[in-house]
Amino acid sequence: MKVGIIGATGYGGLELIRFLHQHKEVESLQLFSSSEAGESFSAKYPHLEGLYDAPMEAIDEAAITKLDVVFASTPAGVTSKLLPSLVNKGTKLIDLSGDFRLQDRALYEEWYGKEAAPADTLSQSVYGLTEWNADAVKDAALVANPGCYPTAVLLSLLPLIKHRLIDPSFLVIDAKSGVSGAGNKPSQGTHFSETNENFSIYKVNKHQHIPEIEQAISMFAGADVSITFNTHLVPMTRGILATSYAQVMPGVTQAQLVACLHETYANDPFVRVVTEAGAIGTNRVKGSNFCDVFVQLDERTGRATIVGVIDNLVKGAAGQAIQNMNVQCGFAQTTGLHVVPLFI
Ligand SMILES: NC(=O)C1=CN([C@@H]2O[C@H](COP(=O)(O)OP(=O)(O)OC[C@H]3O[C@@H](n4cnc5c(N)ncnc54)[C@H](OP(=O)(O)O)[C@@H]3O)[C@@H](O)[C@H]2O)C=CC1
Ligand SMILES: CC(=O)N[C@@H](CCC(=O)OP(=O)(O)O)C(=O)O
Repeated sequence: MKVGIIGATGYGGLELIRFLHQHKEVESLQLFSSSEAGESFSAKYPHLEGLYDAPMEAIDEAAITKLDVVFASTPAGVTSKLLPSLVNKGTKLIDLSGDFRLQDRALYEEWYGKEAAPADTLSQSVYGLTEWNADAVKDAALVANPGCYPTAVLLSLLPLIKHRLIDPSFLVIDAKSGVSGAGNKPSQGTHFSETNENFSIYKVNKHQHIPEIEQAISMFAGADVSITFNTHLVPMTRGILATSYAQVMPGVTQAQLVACLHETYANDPFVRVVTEAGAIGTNRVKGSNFCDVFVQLDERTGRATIVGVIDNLVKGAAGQAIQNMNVQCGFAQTTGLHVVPLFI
């Protein structure tokens, strides 16, 4: 299979290369760049010397449509312009940005502050939360890969909302991310001297993933919700830990909550239900496509603490994108994604 990556020089692109390099169905990998076409990829990233020395190519419609699968890992606002003319030309497209996730164009424009993708292309995009939407992903010409935070939040919350074990009307979600979530472009907010030994909240009540999480809860669990969702930057490179708080429905027990998670994900290779609080943390999923989920009922308050943990660059981006490619192409979901977490 011939595969291409647009935005290969970014963090998402680098992670796509790491996994696709050892994917047994991928025979070639073409790397496209908007700013460094003609430059050797390994000249930019010397750790890939001897592996990806060829020059990067300019983003070109004719070259892209010769490929079987193309991943776009570019900032918001790029693929809404780039991909519409490429859809349904025979190349399977997987977009890692937020441009095709929100079906409501007005919501995208409000939360991203950019012009939304054309409605006819948007309506063809399939939201690629693989564990919840594999049937639709299988036939998709364009997959909108979920945001990193929504992946951790939704995989942990959706089963409990869908099975009416928690009250969705008052969801409070507190999420933390490593700095690689902000991509490889340096900025004041990600400067070493300002992130090291610092722990900060950002985009308070204004994060662009709020409407994405609300849309998915409505789509997969049938509940219309208004969530409180906040994000924090942690001085580490990889990982997201999202903690949600919700009132359980009357009479619901800890055993029922845990059983619901186990039953939902019994056949999903990448979601692991953790039952010990001490066993949940970002280093247990680092570098891997796992999402660990955990729930603990506080009998005193009747509220549950629900946790989802991922590596933002893998299950939150490149790994889930490849999982979606595997579904689109009819391969086992785990193909090319069998890696052991780094842990230390
Ligand atoms: N980092 C993360 O944890 C996650 C990121 N995402 C999303 O995935 C996408 C990629 O993220 P990430 O890799 O971190 O971002 P980076 O900033 O690291 O990389 C983005 C790449 O996009 C390319 N690019 C920039 N501007 C343009 C343009 N105008 N036209 C075409 N290409 C452009 C650049 O490559 P070049 O100059 O070579 O073209 C750049 O290297 C983003 O939309 C992000 O929000 C989603 C989930 C998690
Ligand atoms: C730490 C950090 O800055 N993380 C980014 C996550 C980016 C992302 O996944 O955003 P998209 O929806 O545009 O794909 C953020 O909070 O905006």
